[in-house]
Amino acid sequence: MVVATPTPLLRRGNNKKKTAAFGVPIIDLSDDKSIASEMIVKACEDYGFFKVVNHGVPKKVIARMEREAADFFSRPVSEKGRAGPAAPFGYGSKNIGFNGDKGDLEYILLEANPLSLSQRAKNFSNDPSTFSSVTNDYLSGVRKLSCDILELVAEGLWIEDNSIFSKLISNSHSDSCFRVNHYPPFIAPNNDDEDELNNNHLDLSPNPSKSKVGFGEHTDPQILTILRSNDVSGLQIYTHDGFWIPVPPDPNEFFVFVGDSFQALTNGRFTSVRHRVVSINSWKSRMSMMYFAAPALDAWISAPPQINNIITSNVYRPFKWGDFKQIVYSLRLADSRLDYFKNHT
Ligand SMILES: C=C1C[C@]23C[C@@]1(O)CC[C@H]2[C@@]12CC[C@H](O)[C@@](C)(C(=O)O1)[C@H]2[C@@H]3C(=O)O
Ligand SMILES: O=C(O)CCC(=O)C(=O)O
Ligand SMILES: [Fe+2]
Repeated sequence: MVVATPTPLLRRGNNKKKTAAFGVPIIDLSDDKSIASEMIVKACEDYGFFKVVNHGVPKKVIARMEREAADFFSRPVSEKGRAGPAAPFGYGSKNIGFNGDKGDLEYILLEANPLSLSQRAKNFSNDPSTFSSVTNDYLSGVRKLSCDILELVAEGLWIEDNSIFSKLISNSHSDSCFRVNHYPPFIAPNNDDEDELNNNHLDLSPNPSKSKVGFGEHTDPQILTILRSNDVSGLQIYTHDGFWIPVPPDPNEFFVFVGDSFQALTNGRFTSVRHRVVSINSWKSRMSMMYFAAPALDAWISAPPQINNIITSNVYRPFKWGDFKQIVYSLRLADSRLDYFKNHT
């Protein structure tokens, strides 16, 4: 069954108004396949974002990964610094990418393949073999979850070969990566009386006196992102009708984001979801773990013919993931990179 959690809705540019109620679509993977596949397609079309329950990733695997990451972030700055700077992999703090983007966070960014993990593990733990095996177990779990979701999408789109998308990321040369973000606590200075009178607690605009931008707005370039966070809020998504909405955290479940490459693979039928992290009043730090499911560098991203009916033309020209990634890294976080691959009509 698909249910929805009510959340306040805030429109960009006029964040002070509480205007409607919104629910993040929730997909139950234990549901009948045909129901789940139809619901996932709808969620991808309407929001490019949803939550999955009964996802099949063991709680123990998630908890162990969280412990390894929390243990790393709790170390002295001088020690963590030895695992950085992130270029793009390694430990990073405040700087995101290479083009001047900044955020109030520290993070680990890793390639999601066992060989690269085993080479880097010594930078992240005094017990590198445990760090590698815990991370590999977590990544196997979320990779399998991503494949399950991509197969359901193919079924929901009535594509005969249901592995058409999943094989792109299960390929042994897949360029998927793994990121753990750690946002320090943020305590806003006392709200003034006027705010109290206006009942303005839901103002989510990144106002430096009330909130801090942890991770600026962007879309993820890959196919799918699988996010798990602790119970500290901060994630917001941007809806098609122009609202930034807060996503209530849920440490037991996963959130799924449609990335730019999935937008291209579906000829724009799905759109990648813009999102950001804004820290608002918490004594506790937020920790989030993201698996970015990507194809191999030399894989072609091109919508299969089954996506289009006869009269629909191709919105994007085919591109290799590696070429797209080069453009991604030459641009800023908030830029719309797919525009560079649009067909001109
Ligand atoms: C500013 C940047 C950081 C980023 C690469 C980029 O040039 C633009 C996209 C950014 C992003 C967002 C999603 C993921 O967190 C990420 C790893 C990715 O693939 O694209 C980051 C990149 C990064 O931090 O290296
Ligand atoms: O930390 C989060 O909750 C989201 C971070 C994010 O969007 C990213 O790392 O790409
Ligand atoms: Fe993201």
